[in-house]
Amino acid sequence: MKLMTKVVTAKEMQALDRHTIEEVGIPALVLMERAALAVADHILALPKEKRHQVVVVVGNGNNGGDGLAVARLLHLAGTPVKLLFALPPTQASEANRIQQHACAYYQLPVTTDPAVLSEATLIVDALLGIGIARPVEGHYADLIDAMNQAAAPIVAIDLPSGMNTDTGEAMGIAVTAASTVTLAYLKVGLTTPAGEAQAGHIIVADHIGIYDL
Ligand SMILES: NC(=O)C1=CN([C@@H]2O[C@H](COP(=O)(O)OP(=O)(O)OC[C@H]3O[C@@H](n4cnc5c(N)ncnc54)[C@H](O)[C@@H]3O)[C@@H](O)[C@H]2O)[C@@H](O)CC1
Ligand SMILES: [K+]
Repeated sequence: MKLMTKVVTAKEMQALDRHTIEEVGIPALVLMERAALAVADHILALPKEKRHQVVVVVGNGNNGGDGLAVARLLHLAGTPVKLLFALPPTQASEANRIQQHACAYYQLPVTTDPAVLSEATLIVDALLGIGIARPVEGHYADLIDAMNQAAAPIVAIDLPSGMNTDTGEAMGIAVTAASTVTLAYLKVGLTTPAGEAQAGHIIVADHIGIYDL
């Protein structure tokens, strides 16, 4: 029997996150760690030559926080990882800053120079997730363009950055991923032709501990 996968909008996913954190009482960092474990497992199952040098592109929200946790887990598994920050690391969500602290403890190399992407054998896209709130412009647009121009394949966390969660359309510009590990449930945008084209192979990490309303 084939089970139907639940498909959610950004608003629905945010309501499920809130319910799990505020009503059930599971701390956001627990969900983040479970999400990161699922993404790291996917990356660690890729051929070894793809993991010679991973570059994680880090935004300032919780998608970036997921990316930082993935970076830590990959580092602890023996994979060389560098962090490419979109913004000065001080301007970040609380969970993101906690993940930054853990990465700093392990002395993961950090840069804000997109030239590091040329060293990558794999790029992890943790720039924007379901929190995308406006068209992508300026430095963020340049970063997405640089990721797409790089030779390395891209693994997107939750959604290819720049994708509208509900339509799959690029909000100006979007990452073209080789694979996307989407968290908890499939997002509506990933089921549209535009979204499928950007996302590549889609994996639903459905065991991160989000509880239904
Ligand atoms: N809340 C939760 O329970 C969980 C959330 N998770 C992750 O958290 C993500 C959502 O996190 P957030 O709500 O922090 O949102 P995001 O991290 O997707 O993005 C929010 C940040 O990006 C900025 N932003 C929005 N649109 C932009 C644009 N066009 N250009 C530049 N900056 C822009 C916002 O100002 C904000 O700082 C999910 O996609 C998922 O990856 C996971 O950690 C699992 C658990
Ligand atoms: K992303």
